[in-house]
Amino acid sequence: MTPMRIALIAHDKKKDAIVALASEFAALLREHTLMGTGTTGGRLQSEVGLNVERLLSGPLGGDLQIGSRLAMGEVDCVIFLRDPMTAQPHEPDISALLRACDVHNVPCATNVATARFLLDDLARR
Ligand SMILES: O=C(CO)COP(=O)(O)O
Repeated sequence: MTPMRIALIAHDKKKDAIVALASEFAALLREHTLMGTGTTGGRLQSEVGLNVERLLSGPLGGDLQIGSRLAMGEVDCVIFLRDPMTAQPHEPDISALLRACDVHNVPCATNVATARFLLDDLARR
């Protein structure tokens, strides 16, 4: 199977959830090319042992970097565990990334339930 380029992102209150999810699917994720926003990527590296290319932290432009790559056809799938209960200073960047996913028809899971569907599907390929 050709490795997929997967972006992994989580807001602060969802970071434990993305670490737990990535731990559960670690064997699968290791077969793919991973990138993430700064803090999320750091936790996935240190706590799950995944090889993740770390971009800037979200509030400093990390979402935009991923959106830019995605627009260039360099991202195949996004797992972005958003915190719907906390206002984010970089909300426009978040909206831009989600819009880019829709513009380019790239699968984007914004909660754990959808992420599981996506990763389960990937595991069957
Ligand atoms: O803010 C984020 C996504 O909008 C995530 O950024 P960090 O992974 O650097 O916390």
